[in-house]
Amino acid sequence: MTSLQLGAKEEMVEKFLDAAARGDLTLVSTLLSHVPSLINQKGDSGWTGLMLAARNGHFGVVEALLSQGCDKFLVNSSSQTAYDISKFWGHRNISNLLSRTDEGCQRVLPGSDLHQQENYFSREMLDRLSGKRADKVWMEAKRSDPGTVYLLFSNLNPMISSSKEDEDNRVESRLCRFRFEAVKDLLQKPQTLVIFLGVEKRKTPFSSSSSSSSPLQTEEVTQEPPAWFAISTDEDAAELLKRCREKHSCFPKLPHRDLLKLSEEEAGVVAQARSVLAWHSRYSFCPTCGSSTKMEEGGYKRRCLNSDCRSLKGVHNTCYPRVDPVVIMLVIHPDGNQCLLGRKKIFPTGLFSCLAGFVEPGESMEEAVRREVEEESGVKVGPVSYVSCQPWPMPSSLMIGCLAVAISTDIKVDENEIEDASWFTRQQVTETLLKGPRPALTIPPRQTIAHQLIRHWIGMNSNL
Ligand SMILES: NC(=O)C1=CN([C@@H]2O[C@H](COP(=O)(O)OP(=O)(O)OC[C@H]3O[C@@H](n4cnc5c(N)ncnc54)[C@H](O)[C@@H]3O)[C@@H](O)[C@H]2O)C=CC1
Ligand SMILES: [Mg+2]
Ligand SMILES: [Mg+2]
Ligand SMILES: [Mg+2]
Ligand SMILES: [Zn+2]
Repeated sequence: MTSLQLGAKEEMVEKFLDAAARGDLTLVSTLLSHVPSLINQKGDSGWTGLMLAARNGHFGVVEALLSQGCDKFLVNSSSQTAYDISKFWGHRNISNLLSRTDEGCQRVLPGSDLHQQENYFSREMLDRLSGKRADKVWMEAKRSDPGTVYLLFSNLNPMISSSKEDEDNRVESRLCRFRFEAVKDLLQKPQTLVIFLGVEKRKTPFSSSSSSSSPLQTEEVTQEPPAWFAISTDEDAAELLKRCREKHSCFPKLPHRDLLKLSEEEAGVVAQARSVLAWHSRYSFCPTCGSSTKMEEGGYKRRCLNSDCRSLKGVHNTCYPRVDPVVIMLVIHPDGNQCLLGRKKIFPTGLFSCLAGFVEPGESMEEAVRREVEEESGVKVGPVSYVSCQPWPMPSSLMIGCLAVAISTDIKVDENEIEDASWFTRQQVTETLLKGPRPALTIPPRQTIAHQLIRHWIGMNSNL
């Protein structure tokens, strides 16, 4: 390159950086369309166009540079990224934007996938606001707020209403939602349990995929989003149903089946409420001394009423809702082309699922996978890798979903735990997933993590 060409290039870089620093979006875009490599160029100061735009609060330029693939992880001579700079200079809308993109997470945690498998029961439509649980004044105000949403539970099941959804007669259920006035009497009864679930998550302009250069709308931030509570009462279920104006309302009889008909959002709320309510129903007495306990902190704590109890000194997990970790695994044959599925006696004919088992104290997830598979099927397992997890509110498990590779293949079933286990080929499983005419087996429905693990394995090598 001649010194003349070098000078022209430097001049171009300086022109580009100056435009970015001034927020001249038109010039930035024009220069980039002619010389795309300008996008990550540093000037004499060691700053890129993105850093300069972030320094001076030019949201539109930052947005345009990001959309054109600019590297936001470059650092200046003080090791600051554009994000650090925007944060330091108080441009919150820009720092929010810079901390957000998916590709950023890939960079921080290689191999991570922000669009990770989201399982049924795991969607969080509420912000749990755990910091507010001990705030009695705030909680009291929320309880009587006319915008607050109440869900009614009887025997751990929520009141739902059902409608026929499509030609296949697939039923979709919705949670029955009540306002304060409709449940005021229940709230006053001493036997009623009231659990604070959270407040509705607010959608900020930056949480949507359509990016906007406008700052947060003031009316959106001033109005508090509705709070949600779950009420559990031992009143007669038929009497409770009379409160609902919707036609086909009921309390599900078979939660394993009926709670799978909710929307993803509502299923997430039910997972939270049902597990907490189940904990209260099982822990009325103190596990440490056997005395009575009382509920606190919006339903997230039980305090022993015996003032001498050890559980009142320090922090004790017996006072908080319990979660049981369970490993659930799809074991892959060493040939890579078959998977191990088993069935319990209680399963409908032909149904096979992933093996699963409770994690024991002092056991890692990987060891629990190896132990449970060997106990139940006699198959030895080598490498284990985590895929995704699922809260399973029957009553309070966390299903930790894994893929594992077998290092032995002979099956010897433990008949106390499962009735049968077998290797199924990729083709057999694919036919089942594609609802072929004569599938060799059936698998659990899509709402279960077992189904998702099977689909994940098949999808790893195909476009299913
Ligand atoms: N969402 C899904 O796709 C699936 C969920 N599951 C759930 O996983 C859970 C565990 O699977 P299993 O094969 O039954 O486990 P498992 O293979 O460990 O056997 C269950 C036995 O373990 C003992 N046990 C140990 N810790 C326990 C605890 N904390 N609570 C209750 N029992 C305990 C009991 O004797 C029980 O009968 C089940 O509750 C089931 O609901 C199971 C398969 C699929
Ligand atoms: Mg087992
Ligand atoms: Mg098991
Ligand atoms: Mg077990
Ligand atoms: Zn106690």
